[in-house]
Order: sequence, then C-alpha cells, then structure tokens
Amino acid sequence: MSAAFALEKQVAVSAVLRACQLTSAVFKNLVTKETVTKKDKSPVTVADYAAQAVINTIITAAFPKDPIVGEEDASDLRSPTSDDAALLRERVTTLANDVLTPPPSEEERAEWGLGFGRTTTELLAAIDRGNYAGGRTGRMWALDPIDGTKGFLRGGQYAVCLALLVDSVVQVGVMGCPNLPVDPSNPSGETGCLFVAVRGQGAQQRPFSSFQSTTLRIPPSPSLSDVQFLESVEAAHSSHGFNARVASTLGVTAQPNRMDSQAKYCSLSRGAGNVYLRMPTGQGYREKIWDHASGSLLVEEAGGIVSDSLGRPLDFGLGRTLGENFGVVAAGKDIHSKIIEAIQAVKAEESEKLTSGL
Ligand SMILES: Nc1ncnc2c1ncn2[C@@H]1O[C@H](COP(=O)(O)O)[C@@H](OP(=O)(O)O)[C@H]1O
Ligand SMILES: [Mg+2]
Ligand SMILES: [Mg+2]
Ligand SMILES: [Mg+2]
Repeated sequence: MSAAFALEKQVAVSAVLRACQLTSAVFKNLVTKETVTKKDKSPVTVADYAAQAVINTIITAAFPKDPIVGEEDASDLRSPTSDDAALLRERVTTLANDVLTPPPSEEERAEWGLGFGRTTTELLAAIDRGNYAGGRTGRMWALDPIDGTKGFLRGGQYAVCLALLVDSVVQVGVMGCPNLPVDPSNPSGETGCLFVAVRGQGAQQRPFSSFQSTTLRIPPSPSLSDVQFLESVEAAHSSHGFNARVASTLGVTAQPNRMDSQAKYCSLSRGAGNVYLRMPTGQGYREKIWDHASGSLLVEEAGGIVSDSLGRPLDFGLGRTLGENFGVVAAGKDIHSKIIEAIQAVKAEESEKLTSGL
C-alpha cells in the first residue's frame, strides 16, 4: 500500500517545480510594465499570475473536485479596455504555456494536464479557481504562487508555496525556493531547493538539480546568546523592534537574519536560524493561510513547534486568513516555550509603560 497522500505529494511537487522554472525565467528579463500594484498597494507580477495559472491548472486536472485558496485573482487582467491588461494577459499566457506544454517526465503523468497549451480564457479561469473562501471542513489547497513578491523583485528570497489541507489541518506542504542556497553553509554556491513535508512522514529537502532528498531535523538550539532569529525584511510585515526586545530579554547577542518569504520556515527546518518570530506591526492585518500553511507543516515535521504569540495553534479553518491568531512563532521544541514567555514579558513591560505614561 502506498503512503498516505502519495499522489497529492507527487502532483504538488510537479506543479511547484514547473512554476519555479517559470518564475526564474521571468526574473531574468523582468520589465517594469510587468508589475501591477494591487488595491492593498502590494506588488504582483506576471510571474505571480502565471505561476498561479500553472499550479491551478495542474491541481484541477489531477483533482477536479478540490477547491483552491490562492492569493491572486484575474480581475486586474480582465479589463477589456486597458492596453496594459491585454499585454499582461498575453505574457501570462505565453509564460504559463512555456511550462505546461513540455510532456510529462518519468515522475509525472499525462492525466495531470501536462503536455499541451491552454487558451488565455482557460488560464484566467484557472487563476480564478483560487477564489475559494476556505473553511473548517473538507479538502482544500492553499497556494501562494510567489511568496515574498518584494524579495522576488529585488533578487532576494521568495518561495512558491502549495499545501493540501483536510478538515483545516495541513497534510502536505511543498515549497520551491529558487534563490535559496542548496547548502546553507555555502551561500554563494548552487541555489534552488525543494522542500516537501507530509504529516506523519517527515520533512525533506532536495536541490532542484537532483532527486537526492535529505531528511530535515531541527538540531538542538544553541545557548541563548547564540540563538539566531529569522525575520521579514519588510518592517511593515513584522515588527523588527519587538523582535529585538524579545531577543534582548533572552540575552541573545546574535544578529537576526532578515529574509523574505516562507524561506524562513525552510531555513529553520534545516537548522539555519533558530526562531522565526513574526509580530504584527499595527492593528487590523490578518495573516493569510497561504503565507503559513506549507511552512508550518515543514517545521512541525522537522520536529519544531509553530504557534501564535500566545502559544495557541494556528487555525487554518477560519477562511482565507488566520483570523484571531496574533503573530507567529516557529522554533525548535527545546526553545519554543522560552520564546513565548519572553514575548509575554515584553508585552507586559510595554503595557506597564503605557499605563505609567512613560
Ligand atoms: N501588514 C502586513 N503584515 C504582515 N504580513 C503582511 C502585511 N502585508 C503583506 N503581508 C504578507 O507578507 C508576505 C511576505 O512575508 P515576508 O515579509 O515574511 O516576506 C506577503 O506575501 P506575498 O509576497 O505573497 O504577497 C503578504 O501576504
Ligand atoms: Mg502578494
Ligand atoms: Mg505570501
Ligand atoms: Mg504571493
């Protein structure tokens, strides 16, 4: 009998690897006109749209009934009167077909919809298959076609992230990180890593260039002064100041490592960094499920713990966002509770200052 979710894992790996070929190709000749600013002022590129089109096309061919919660939608591409939208549609179509048309490899199957091109109409419909509202029960995929779009644009870290959830529990997580070094101790060496986790079956990494997988186990944490924090590059996404206060409460002297995207979860799972701390910078922003689904499973399967800042599990059953969760803390089992305690201490200090008017 094959292992649980074996087919889902294979399909997800194929979809993520094909999408990573696309994003790498786009980066090599990205032009300014290929970036759009969304209503929330965040950037999105032809690569985000085309990668979502590719992955949704493959998932839908393999699992026609499964709903998908994807970050992007095709509304900005659909305008019938805008020349820019027409150009973007054409580019998305070419890019998506470049990676959908190669025939299935030995690890892939034709019934995953591989080996032929799609029309623009079909690809826009595929992007919009990502509009599922999420929820507590049943199967659903969570997709971030490019996590860390800002990192992608500056040539930094980004990740193509896909997860399968069943009854709001992440069961399969696959991430492709085209710019992440294969060997963290050799940052200028080969890049391009695939991370795969299946619940109860462990976490694995392999270079894009080979099938040689290594199992990931988070090593014991170093002494507190040497603990390394992983945090967002973008100060608007996660409070750098709060993290510095938590680190100082713990007596950490090591400098934090700032990195875009769920590559932070990937780094943590292979012992390159010890704590991923993401605290909200203001009121109102709700973390999106596609920004944490695959990464959180990877860290758990590598032996770590992922929670909100109060130590509560992340709840993927509330819709497209994590709802009431407040912040994210991922760390090895031996250190996670110390981080939660330090966060509470810093919060208590902050509210004391507020009430005493300092
Ligand atoms: N105010 C905010 N607070 C927290 N996260 C935010 C945010 N605004 C955007 N984000 C999310 O932060 C993600 C990037 O995370 P990081 O800062 O760790 O690289 C973005 O993913 P995308 O790049 O997929 O849009 C986006 O979903
Ligand atoms: Mg985005
Ligand atoms: Mg994201
Ligand atoms: Mg994204």
